[in-house]
Amino acid sequence: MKKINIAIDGPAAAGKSTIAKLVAQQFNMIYVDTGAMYRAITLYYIEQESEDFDRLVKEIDLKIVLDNGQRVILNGKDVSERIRENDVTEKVSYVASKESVRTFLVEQQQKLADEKNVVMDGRDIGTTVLPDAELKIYMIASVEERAVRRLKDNELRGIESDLEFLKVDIERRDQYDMNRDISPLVKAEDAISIDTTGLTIEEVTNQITELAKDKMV
Ligand SMILES: Nc1ncnc2c1ncn2[C@@H]1O[C@H](COP(=O)(O)OP(=O)(O)OP(=O)(O)O)[C@@H](O)[C@H]1O
Ligand SMILES: Nc1ccn([C@@H]2O[C@H](COP(=O)(O)O)[C@@H](O)[C@H]2O)c(=O)n1
Repeated sequence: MKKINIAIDGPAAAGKSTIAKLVAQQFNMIYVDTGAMYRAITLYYIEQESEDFDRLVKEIDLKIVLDNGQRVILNGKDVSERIRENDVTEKVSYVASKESVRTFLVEQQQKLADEKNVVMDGRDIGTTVLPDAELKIYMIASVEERAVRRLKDNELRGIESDLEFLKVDIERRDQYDMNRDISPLVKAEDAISIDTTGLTIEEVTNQITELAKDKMV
């Protein structure tokens, strides 16, 4: 089978990471959640209380440990759980709009995908990070369904949340991500749209698996 890269983009809580992980398992590919990388820099920004992003990225040693899932190590410390907390979620889109942050991370993401065999999810994977990816998916779902999914997710992680707040936060983050100057969230021209509203995780995974098989021959 031919090695390929798969790019999965879309708005917050559309199901990108869940599905990307399952597709990667199916084909023994590497799964990379790029949102976690932006979250790690945001955590450092919060800790440092500095707007000097050029300096912040120079001080960061970011390691992505790709085992069963993905661990994020920021300057030697495992922050995989911490970066999911509300203070990071609130500020991440602001930090992700900064040019030095995006330049720093896009370079790392492209290196991870250099040898192919990667399923990478984010906001600019099909447009900027991997414009030559063999398969590009643009995943969406209604904001109501996304908020309910995130609520359940947060409950499992022990993060306090409220459905109305989540809806507002998801919409706020989407607007910010779609309207920033650098690499805004937009469907790549050659991406295939999948609306996951009302679909099960298994149904979405099967759809993408079939599309990927066609690209591997
Ligand atoms: N098709 C689906 N049906 C039901 N629940 C789903 C579906 N896809 C994902 N979920 C659930 O929705 C939640 C959010 O999914 P996930 O974290 O994968 O979204 P995401 O697009 O990666 O979000 P973000 O970009 O904000 O990190 C998870 O709890 C996941 O189990
Ligand atoms: N390729 C990407 C990935 C993420 N972002 C920004 O990070 C935020 C958090 O991402 P999650 O997937 O963990 O929700 C997201 O809202 C974007 O602001 C990005 O810009 N590019």
